Amino acid sequence: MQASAIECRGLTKQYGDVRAVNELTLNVADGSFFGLLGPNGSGKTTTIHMLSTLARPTVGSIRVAGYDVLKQPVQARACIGLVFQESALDRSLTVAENLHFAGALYGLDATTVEQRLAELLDLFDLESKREVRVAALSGGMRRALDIARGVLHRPRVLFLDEPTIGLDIINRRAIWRFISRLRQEHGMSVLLTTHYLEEAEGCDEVAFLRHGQLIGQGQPSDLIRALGHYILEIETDQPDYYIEQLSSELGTPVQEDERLLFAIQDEDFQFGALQQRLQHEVRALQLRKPDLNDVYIWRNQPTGKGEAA
Ligand SMILES: Nc1ncnc2c1ncn2[C@@H]1O[C@H](COP(=O)(O)OP(=O)(O)OP(=O)(O)O)[C@@H](O)[C@H]1O
Repeated sequence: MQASAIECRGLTKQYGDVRAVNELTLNVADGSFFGLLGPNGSGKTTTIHMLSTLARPTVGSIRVAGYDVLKQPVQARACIGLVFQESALDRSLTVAENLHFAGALYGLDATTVEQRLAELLDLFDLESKREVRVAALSGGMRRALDIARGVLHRPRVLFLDEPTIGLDIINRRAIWRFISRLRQEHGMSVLLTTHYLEEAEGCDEVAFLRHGQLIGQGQPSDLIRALGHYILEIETDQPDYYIEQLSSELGTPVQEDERLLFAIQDEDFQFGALQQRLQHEVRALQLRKPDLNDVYIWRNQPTGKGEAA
């Protein structure tokens, strides 16, 4: 049987009084696309740092591509690609020089680097930038190059910490096409953190972290289905009144200032009747399908459904 791409048990990281990661156990199947999601400060980056050999856990065990990260860090590291929020590129070197430099660090021969460089320049439409210094590239081009650098040695497991942050939709899509191609061609496993949850909807599996702990895990479509058939959104300047009026009928909503979100379980929910009742009283009323953003919002409620999962 093929080893899991990533397996960790009881992973904990303590920074002084702060427990950044708390007894985390995860299993990422080989070849899968896995999303680690959670609010700022929930422990995603610390987890990735430990899984990728960059930080030592206070307690816990980790295997990546079958290697024990604590006992065989060199072998594990050779199977890992890293793309972090902070760029790993040298801004004073050109595009080609950066990749050749990284290729030398990975022990790749110049012909292989040249081939991969040509492929990347073509894919991202960067042929004209080959001899341009990184400092002169746009943010999107730099990000693409960062990812290209992270996968130059065709790692078995790629860690992507917020890879598309700050990029426009065209560059985000180009980066996802590239990653998807690498997954198809090389069977690469990917562990992603992102705040763009529509990107995580394409994951095979997602896990939600909160205060360093796992608070839920599953396939995005299952998690969305489990939340409800619809989301009813009400905007009103009297949220407390409508919570009291509607909760017995519709369940407890999530409140975001003057917006209330109800997860509706009933597939045959009679929206027309509610609309007639409320349309002249509230500012806005909308019934829509739930998505992963809703799952995320519910999971991060202090007493939401997420606590139970
Ligand atoms: N080197 C460190 N020293 C002390 N505390 C740290 C250190 N690194 C992280 N922390 C703390 O650990 C917790 C988790 O931080 P981490 O960066 O892992 O969260 P995150 O989920 O990646 O956040 P973000 O989404 O903002 O990137 C936070 O409370 C943070 O302040």
